[in-house]
Amino acid sequence: MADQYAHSGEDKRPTETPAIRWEEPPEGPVLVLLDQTRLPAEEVELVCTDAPALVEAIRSLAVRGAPLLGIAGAYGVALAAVRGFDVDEAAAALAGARPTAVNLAVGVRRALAAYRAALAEGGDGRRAAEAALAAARALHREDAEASARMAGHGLALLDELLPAGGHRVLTHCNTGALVSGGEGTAFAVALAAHRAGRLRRLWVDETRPLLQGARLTAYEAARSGMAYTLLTDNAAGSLFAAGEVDAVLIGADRIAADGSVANKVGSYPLAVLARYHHVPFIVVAPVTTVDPDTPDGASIEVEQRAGHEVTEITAPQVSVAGAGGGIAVAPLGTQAYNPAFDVTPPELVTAIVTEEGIVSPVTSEALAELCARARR
Ligand SMILES: CSC[C@@H](O)[C@@H](O)C(=O)COP(=O)(O)O
Repeated sequence: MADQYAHSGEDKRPTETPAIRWEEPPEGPVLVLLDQTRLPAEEVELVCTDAPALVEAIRSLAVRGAPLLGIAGAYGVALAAVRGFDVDEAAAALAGARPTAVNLAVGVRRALAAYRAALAEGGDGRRAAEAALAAARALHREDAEASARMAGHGLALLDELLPAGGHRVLTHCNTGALVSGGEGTAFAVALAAHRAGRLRRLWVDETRPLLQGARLTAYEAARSGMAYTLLTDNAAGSLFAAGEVDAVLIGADRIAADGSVANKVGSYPLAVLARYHHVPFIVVAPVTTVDPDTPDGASIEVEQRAGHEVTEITAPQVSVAGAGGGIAVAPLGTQAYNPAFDVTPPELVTAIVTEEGIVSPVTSEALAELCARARR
């Protein structure tokens, strides 16, 4: 297939502005986020001084992606604690801001547990706030480490499953440094392959309706200098049929105990296509995304989002007109079906790559074993 749509350039860091950082200016501690709703047009930072501002940033997808939501949730609890707000109330609001990515609740719980433990040990509010912040910082650091390990395991798996000569990988949504303390999940594997000279092309699904692929993954791919090509989600079938996809690499928002994978809507159809075309479908996620308390795919709550995300175009460069703030592309009053995620059953998943190792085939026993290993 012709390469005229490819972007290729020098090798740079995937993002120069970190997706999240804690700062302590004289006016008081703040959480600074790179506003992902404005990318790729402009790099604008959002400064959160309290939990409600962070909840809004989470709902609007200014901050998004499972691992980053966990880190943000933990910092949000710390922010409420250091600024003297009601920590339990902040934790409940943060954990409930979006339902599908389990990492959000996990991050919130971790900082809250540290806060409560410090109080239970007789510490004052300041000491407890420091404990919550230390927990958030530890999670942030651990996510960066997990990211590097997933990249290593994922690249080894690609090399094992695919013939030598350069991998052509299809990805969906955005899973790079914008969602992580490190270089991400699925995208980090593609980046490792690129750096090793073994990525022939990254196929980037645009990822309707909010275009995380077109706006964010293409932005990260361009910065890394890898060869990439953007396609509409519904072009994936013809790409498989043309024999142009060697593997699918995606992230996950929640992996149920039976190995069902919830990820950005459009992942499940890719898994079906991959199976039909005998292409490996690989999920890359940290162990914190595996939720032993959710037994199966049917038990995963899939976030339903506002219809105007489908009935209007809301890309940052587009000026406003419609009821949701975008330009209408459907008749006014059109109802929309807009689930943010779908669920892929374990039998369609070739492998789940985590920082603790690879699960393949995907069974509940193998996943439980992996989680137990991670706890030791
Ligand atoms: C490593 S990120 C994995 C998932 O969180 C990602 O693929 C995804 O679906 C993100 O959805 P989003 O709605 O943009 O938060």
